[in-house]
Amino acid sequence: MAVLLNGLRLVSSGNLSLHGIKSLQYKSTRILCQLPCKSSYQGRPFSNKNMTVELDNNTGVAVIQMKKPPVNSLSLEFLTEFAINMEKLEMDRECRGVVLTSSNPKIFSAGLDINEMYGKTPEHSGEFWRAVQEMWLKLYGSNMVTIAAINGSSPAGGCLMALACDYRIMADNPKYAIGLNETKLGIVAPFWFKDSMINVIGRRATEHSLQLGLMYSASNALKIGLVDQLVAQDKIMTHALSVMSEWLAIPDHARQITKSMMRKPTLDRLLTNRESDIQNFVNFISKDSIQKSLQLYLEMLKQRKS
Ligand SMILES: CC/C=C\C/C=C\C/C=C\CCC/C=C/C(=O)SCCNC(=O)CCNC(=O)[C@H](O)C(C)(C)COP(=O)(O)OP(=O)(O)OC[C@H]1O[C@@H](n2cnc3c(N)ncnc32)[C@H](O)[C@@H]1OP(=O)(O)O
Repeated sequence: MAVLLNGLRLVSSGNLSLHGIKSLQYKSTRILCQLPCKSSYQGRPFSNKNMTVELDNNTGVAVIQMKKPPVNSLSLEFLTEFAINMEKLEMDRECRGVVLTSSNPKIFSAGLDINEMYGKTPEHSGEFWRAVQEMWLKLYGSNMVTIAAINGSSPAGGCLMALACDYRIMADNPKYAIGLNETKLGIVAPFWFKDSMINVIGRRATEHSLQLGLMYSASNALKIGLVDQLVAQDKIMTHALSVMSEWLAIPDHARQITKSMMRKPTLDRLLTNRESDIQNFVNFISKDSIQKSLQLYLEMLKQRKS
């Protein structure tokens, strides 16, 4: 009822998983546009090593453009930087939406950096997995509207990032593929990867997809609902911003409470099993047979080039 009254908009602050639906507060969207910038990065891009973040003060929309050569693989450093950026945007009262995309015209993200899982100590593996969890918790639990502009291929962890968003727009190119292909590497998608996919495409399609480690072409991804729309490559950002404006037309508090209601059980499942999930990962990835599979997969990737 109070929405937009006297320029006031009711919003929920913080992260869904951290603050639930109780921390509601008022902010003035009308007045904020006229105020000088308060934080150090509003209205201009700030560049980190692995991504650029640009927040448009007028629209309240930030674009995170991943730019880690060659294929946006999700290393410990990348994931840490991503979580910090999401946290900053989440805390910024002027930011209401995030578009996630890639500066690489062919690859959205190659998924987890396999080098972080091969030949590493258990301590490193545990730290890495905690960072993977954190990336997902920040994205899946975000109060902001999150849209993935998938402008290239997006296997495994890259697909997970897209699944964690509210809406997925993929470039209409038959060469691009998306999916959770873990079993093809001889590894297993953890329960929260599986849950993220079930929540988007349903149980039967997820089981089929996960057992076979299927990668879907853009058009097949659309058919099973893994992505919501296909758009010409050169229109993807314009389209993502236009979809974003539709989502932002919904009063924040109503949308955020609804999002929390839908996502909380899935978030809570990881939050309550976080340490055992890390231990499972470390035990699993340390097995000789799994290390061998990863070694062969890395060699196969290198050989494909020659
Ligand atoms: C009981 C058990 C119960 C529960 C389980 C418990 C725990 C769970 C355990 C494990 C879960 C792990 C979950 C894993 C998730 C992942 O994300 S794994 C990563 C999967 N990713 C892939 O399979 C993608 C592989 N890459 C590609 O298919 C292609 O590279 C590409 C389509 C992305 C790009 O193709 P091209 O443009 O042709 O580029 P190249 O293939 O030439 O690659 C360039 C360069 O990049 C290197 N590279 C590619 N992908 C990765 C990667 N993911 N990590 C690291 N490096 C990568 C590639 O080797 C090339 O390197 P150079 O040869 O240039 O050195």
